[in-house]
Amino acid sequence: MEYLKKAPKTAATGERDVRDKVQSILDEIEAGGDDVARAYTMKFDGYDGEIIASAETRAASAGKVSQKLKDDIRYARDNVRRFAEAQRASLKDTEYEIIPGLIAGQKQIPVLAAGCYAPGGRYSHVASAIMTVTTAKVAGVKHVSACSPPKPGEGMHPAILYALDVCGADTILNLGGVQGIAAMTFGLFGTPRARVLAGPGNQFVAEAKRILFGRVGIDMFAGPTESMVIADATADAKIVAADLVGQAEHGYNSPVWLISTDRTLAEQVLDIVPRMIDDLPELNKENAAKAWQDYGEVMVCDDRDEAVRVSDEYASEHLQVQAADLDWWLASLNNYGSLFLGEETTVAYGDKVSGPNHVLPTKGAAHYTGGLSVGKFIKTVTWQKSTREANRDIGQACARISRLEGMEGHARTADVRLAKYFPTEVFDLSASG
Ligand SMILES: NC(=O)c1ccc[n+]([C@@H]2O[C@H](COP(=O)([O-])OP(=O)(O)OC[C@H]3O[C@@H](n4cnc5c(N)ncnc54)[C@H](O)[C@@H]3O)[C@@H](O)[C@H]2O)c1
Ligand SMILES: [Zn+2]
Repeated sequence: MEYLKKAPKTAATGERDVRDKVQSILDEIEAGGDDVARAYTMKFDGYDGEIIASAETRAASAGKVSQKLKDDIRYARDNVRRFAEAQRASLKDTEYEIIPGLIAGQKQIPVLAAGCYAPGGRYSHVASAIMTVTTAKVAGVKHVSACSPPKPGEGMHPAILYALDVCGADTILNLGGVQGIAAMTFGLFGTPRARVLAGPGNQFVAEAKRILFGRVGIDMFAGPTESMVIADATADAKIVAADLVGQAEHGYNSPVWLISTDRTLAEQVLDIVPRMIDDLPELNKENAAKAWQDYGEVMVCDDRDEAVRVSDEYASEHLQVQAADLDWWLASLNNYGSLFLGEETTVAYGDKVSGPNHVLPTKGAAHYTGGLSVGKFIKTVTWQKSTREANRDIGQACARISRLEGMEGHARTADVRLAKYFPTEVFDLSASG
């Protein structure tokens, strides 16, 4: 593999500073509660209005969004809901007789409360509001809290508020960043404590979730967006370039990577990308130019097997394949958050409307997890029960293993049962028996 362009920075750049800062904000909010969260909202977002959106504020959001956009939001919600329902249906309760009389099962139980984060700093991530809340509701979460950063004097973007509302959020908080995550986790402003946090966000949001993980479940580590395109000689350089530029606009620290098995195509893309970036509106241009300069990479691989190895090592959040033989790629690729096969689909479709969730693992987390799905809001728990007769074998084995481990109390829980159920029988329950 050869780099035609290599990034001077990696996704881990600057992590330590963020961690210290976020930890101290979390500590302060935990100690000081609502007032400190409010103060941070003023400090970071210049907002001092209502934190929990009232019923009137929620209803009023509909009047501030065009009919066409409201239709689009419901269209996206319905697609996300359909796919989430299919996921829910694939999670089955099971019951199995392990040995005669010993029956065990597996059961899916949704968490009682969840917290969803819809980013809103640089862009107004309406789609994140849809992805998180809809999925939590399909999973069966009773209380879904959701938050998004407010704008000075206004509260959160009306389209985000409208989306959170029509997707079924139970509590909506005008809070962003660490203070939003803290409020949902610590149960501030009267909202129930979230047991799972979901949703993407900037490095402060992602770090807050990581620090709190353990006390609360998290969907995954979803930080600054990453995108990779794998392209062969059949790909259209202009479309490949558009897809890279499209995702680089997320932020100055959003990596976009191209792996090509064709040098000519790679060179064409390398040539087109800067021009396409130049042509974007000002804010988008600034983000994309910085992302491309600092994090963009173009790699040429000898063949598609090498492309798979390199791609699997990066484990990109989004992975597009614009190459022949899509079935081969689907069968061969292992590490990605979400895969987009063929030129006819693209990351932006998945980001906004198509259905599979856009909250996805970044920074290599795709090595061990997929993206947000109903399963992230559901605990797969087990249960078991037994007949008295089955105690004969289980009880003896349990007593002996427990004694071998030195756990006499455990052993005696078996002893008392064996004595009760089989009063006339004699068992050798010593570890050496
Ligand atoms: N992985 C995914 O699935 C996915 C999807 C969509 C968006 N994203 C990512 O979400 C992120 C959105 O970021 P954003 O910043 O626009 O919005 P955001 O809502 O994540 O963050 C805004 C908040 O950041 C906090 N903040 C800003 N500066 C701060 C500072 N110096 N110290 C402490 N806190 C500070 C503020 O409280 C503010 O409310 C992007 O990185 C984007 O790539 C990821
Ligand atoms: Zn995107």
